[in-house]
Amino acid sequence: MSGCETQARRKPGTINKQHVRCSTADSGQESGHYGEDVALIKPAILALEDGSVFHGSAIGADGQTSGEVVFNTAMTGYQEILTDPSYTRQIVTLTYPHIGNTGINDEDNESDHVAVAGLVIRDLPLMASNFRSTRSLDQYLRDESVIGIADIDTRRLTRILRAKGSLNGAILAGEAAQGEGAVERALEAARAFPGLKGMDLAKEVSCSESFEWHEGEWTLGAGYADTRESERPFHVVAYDYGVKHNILRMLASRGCRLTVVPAQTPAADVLALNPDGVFLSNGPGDPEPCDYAIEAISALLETDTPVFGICLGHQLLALASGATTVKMGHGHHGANHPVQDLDSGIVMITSQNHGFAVDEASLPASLRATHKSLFDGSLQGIERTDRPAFSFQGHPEASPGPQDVAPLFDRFIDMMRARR
Ligand SMILES: NC(=O)CC[C@H](N)C(=O)O
Repeated sequence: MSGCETQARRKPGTINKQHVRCSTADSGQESGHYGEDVALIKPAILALEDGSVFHGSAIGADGQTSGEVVFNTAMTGYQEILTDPSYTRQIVTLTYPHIGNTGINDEDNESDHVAVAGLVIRDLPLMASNFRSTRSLDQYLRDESVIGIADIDTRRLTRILRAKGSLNGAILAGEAAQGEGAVERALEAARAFPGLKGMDLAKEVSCSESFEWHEGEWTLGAGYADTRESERPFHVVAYDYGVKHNILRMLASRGCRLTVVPAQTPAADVLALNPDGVFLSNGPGDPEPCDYAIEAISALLETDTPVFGICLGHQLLALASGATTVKMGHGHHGANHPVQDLDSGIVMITSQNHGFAVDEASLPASLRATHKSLFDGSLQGIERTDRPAFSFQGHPEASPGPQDVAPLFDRFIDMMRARR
């Protein structure tokens, strides 16, 4: 072997040497140097409610966290995943083995803070490199007080979650993972997490006051567009159930002036703003207990206001129309999920992040299935037959992920134009 490679050489309790190994095939000798970010590697434990236990190294903050453990198969976009509010109370396992290679930048966040309850990865590369990077993933997790675990067999973990469905779990990191009884404490914390079923989190993560949104999409060199000077013919009121910023940016770039309102805003207050359309955002938790949202959406659907929902917003549109939702096994979390448009037959590669789904068998006459997952046949899109309202289960804003479904934003714009 020749050349250089960055290697993590870590064992809990040893010094974390940022070791750039350069060796030649013949000598087998290594010369290395240690980076500045030398820190003591601390142990961490991940426990699942089924009794599975993983021992690894702590990354990010020390302490204890619990939540529903899910796996995401996207190969890129860890920063967008970490800051996606839909992951609130979830411990996210990334199946791609190297996470952190490109560091953290100031531009790719999907909300103001890390939303995940914890992070599980195979390997934290000790050297981050990207022209936009301003800090390392480890530093970012510490700055945001997020607990994580690295150096575990994420393939084994993923196989457990795939077979049994998402499981409640807990991570103990640093001192918490040391000493007598640490494994028992981790198992206890995993089993104490009540599970996401029945948990209304949208109102918890939503903004507390309404605000205007002007930021448009990002381009290389120019950064984010300021849409204030451009023509914005449509006023959209966006319900914030935990909205991802790129959804707002894509609407802004398509000529929408956006008023973002708290999750519990009554329909009458929204209608008083005279919107051309109402957007229902993604968000965390179970859609079923969000009665305030279901009630408001039902009232909006009594008018002819165009409505577009994404993910949690899709589930809430379905519930407000009389359908029901179910908890999935391991859900869909990734960036390469094939979804078929049932009208055109076209298959799109989509970004996904959901653990609940609309039960297709429950669709009333006023709802029509428009899209389905080619992974498991589950419902991916619906539209009202009697109103200008439609929704999508996956993520057309593709953050991260492929942009095949972006035309759904244009469909919403067309609906608002048609209503004029
Ligand atoms: N991304 C989302 O909006 C997720 C919706 C919902 N919390 C689910 O897990 O199904």
